Amino acid sequence: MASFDTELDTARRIARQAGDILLRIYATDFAVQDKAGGMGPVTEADEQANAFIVAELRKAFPGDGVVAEESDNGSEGRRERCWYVDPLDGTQEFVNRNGEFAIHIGLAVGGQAKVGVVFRPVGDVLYSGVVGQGGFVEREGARTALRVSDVAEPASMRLVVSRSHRSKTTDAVAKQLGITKEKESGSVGLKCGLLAEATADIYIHTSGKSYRWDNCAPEAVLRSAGGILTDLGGTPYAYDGSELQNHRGLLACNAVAFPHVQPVVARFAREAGILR
Ligand SMILES: Nc1ncnc2c1ncn2[C@@H]1O[C@H](COP(=O)(O)O)[C@@H](OP(=O)(O)O)[C@H]1O
Ligand SMILES: [Mg+2]
Repeated sequence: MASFDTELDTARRIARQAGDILLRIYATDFAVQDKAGGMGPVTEADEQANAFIVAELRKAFPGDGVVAEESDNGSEGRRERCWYVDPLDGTQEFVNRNGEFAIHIGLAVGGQAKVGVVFRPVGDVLYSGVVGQGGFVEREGARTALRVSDVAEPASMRLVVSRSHRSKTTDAVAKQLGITKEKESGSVGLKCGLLAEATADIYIHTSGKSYRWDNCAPEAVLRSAGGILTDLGGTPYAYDGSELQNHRGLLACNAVAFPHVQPVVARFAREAGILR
């Protein structure tokens, strides 16, 4: 079995250095712009971290493709190995200055998420994992193995939802499943990190407006911990460059509850027109 130690260590190092770039700008009176196409806010932090991460990945792995939120053209995703980079996931939270933002560096191999690093600079929390080989969370110098929860009963599940992009469909699914425990967090990666360390059990994202850089690293971290990430219909996303947008939303869950909750999620997503 290939080890991916070099890829993981390099991605961890690059994520931490990019975190310094974000924090430097976070401490300033940075400007915020709206991205074209309703794609949300962007700052010089997104752009500077993006340029740094892409340059470092190209230097370290010249044969690999790189797709990144602020600079991609998408065509490199068709290579056997491709890195998916979100230099600042949770830009709205960065703008709101609540600390709930992360750097995502993921590697897809053969179109599947394989290696993932999700780094939260505020609070210094780093999730990393290799699918099939386990994952870790590093927090204030301590390193703990990741393992998703085994909460199987839907009514006992802890739901984590977007802080800035709440959805009525998610609320309706939660009600149907009898979920009463809910937590908000920014960033797809941080929400998947909470699942991977078993402090949440399910995450439902009903917009069709996220992109593969939002979920590649989070999926690798979550799967390394035994969890599952698919579209709302229960089908895994392919990271093969054929499509970058996640038109069918995101469902992340522990493995034991997934078969029970996924059909309910799919039914509500179909009724809301997110799945056809
Ligand atoms: N309803 C929605 N519409 C558009 N983008 C959304 C969205 N919900 C989430 N996203 C995207 O998903 C990412 C995480 O969002 P959230 O923090 O709310 O979970 C953000 O990525 P970026 O911050 O990298 O642009 C955001 O743009
Ligand atoms: Mg993002």
